Amino acid sequence: MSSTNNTTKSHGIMNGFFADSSQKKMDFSKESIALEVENLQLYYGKVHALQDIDIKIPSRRVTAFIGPSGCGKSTLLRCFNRMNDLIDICRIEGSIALDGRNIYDRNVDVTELRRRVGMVFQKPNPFPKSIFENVAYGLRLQGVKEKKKLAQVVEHALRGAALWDEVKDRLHENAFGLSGGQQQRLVVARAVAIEPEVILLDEPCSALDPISTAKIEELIFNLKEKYTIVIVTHNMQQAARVSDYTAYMYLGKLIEYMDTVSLFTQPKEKATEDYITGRFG
Ligand SMILES: Nc1ncnc2c1ncn2[C@@H]1O[C@H](COP(=O)(O)OP(=O)(O)OP(=O)(O)O)[C@@H](O)[C@H]1O
Repeated sequence: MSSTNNTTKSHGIMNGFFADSSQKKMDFSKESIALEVENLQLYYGKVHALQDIDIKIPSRRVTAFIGPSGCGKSTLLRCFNRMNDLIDICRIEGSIALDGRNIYDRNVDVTELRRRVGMVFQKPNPFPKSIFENVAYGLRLQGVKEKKKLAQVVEHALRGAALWDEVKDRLHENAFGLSGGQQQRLVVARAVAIEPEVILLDEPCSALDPISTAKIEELIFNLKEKYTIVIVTHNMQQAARVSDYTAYMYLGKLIEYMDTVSLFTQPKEKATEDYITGRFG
């Protein structure tokens, strides 16, 4: 995928997004919104790690979070499926609505939330099980026992993760025998198998070689037909290649958020421009 092609592609995807791109205002009238963050504040103890975050994440699009190390990208990503709940010193104020309902309401079932909002981490983390059982894992947890159904879902998920052809003859071998790039696609298949609405990707390619990275990027592009994708990446070229919208964060604040082409070609904020042109720091 060349960036030139992607520029064209992204303009097509965002048809109608900006009536006038010079306005650089977020007009979501043509998008449906999967996640809406309002006045989010996050504290790790006394450290105010996310400040005044307001952001809408459109459905079935790829949204990238970029920014220097420690700016809060992963922290914000982890808010979307309440992974930060696992950190004792973490405190959150504000709201995040998934399909209009605040995921931080007291009576929200966090297990169900994490089924709807899946997550893939930096390092591939398959379970010490067969390829088949890795993908079937979530379904078995849901009580699905029927062999035919499991086999169907596993095949469908592996196809969806662009891995089926490479593993169809070794489904019962241990997943640790796969390459790093294959393991990462397996983890995506595991996430996809339980039919989430949103998939969070936290630097999914940082441990991969360029060929595996290209495969994951192609996969991300295809996944957005069905899923809302939010990706944290250190790699600006990757954000430019795969995402429809990009948010630039700095020191816990959302500095700028717009369609990816505009952010990389006509940033409004000097801080964004300095970062994307490599003048940061
Ligand atoms: N579990 C934690 N406990 C305390 N502070 C934390 C914790 N996790 C992150 N932080 C702090 O919150 C801030 C944001 O961290 P975060 O990991 O979200 O940034 P990031 O932009 O994803 O960084 P990187 O690109 O290096 O992964 C940092 O100052 C970090 O030290």
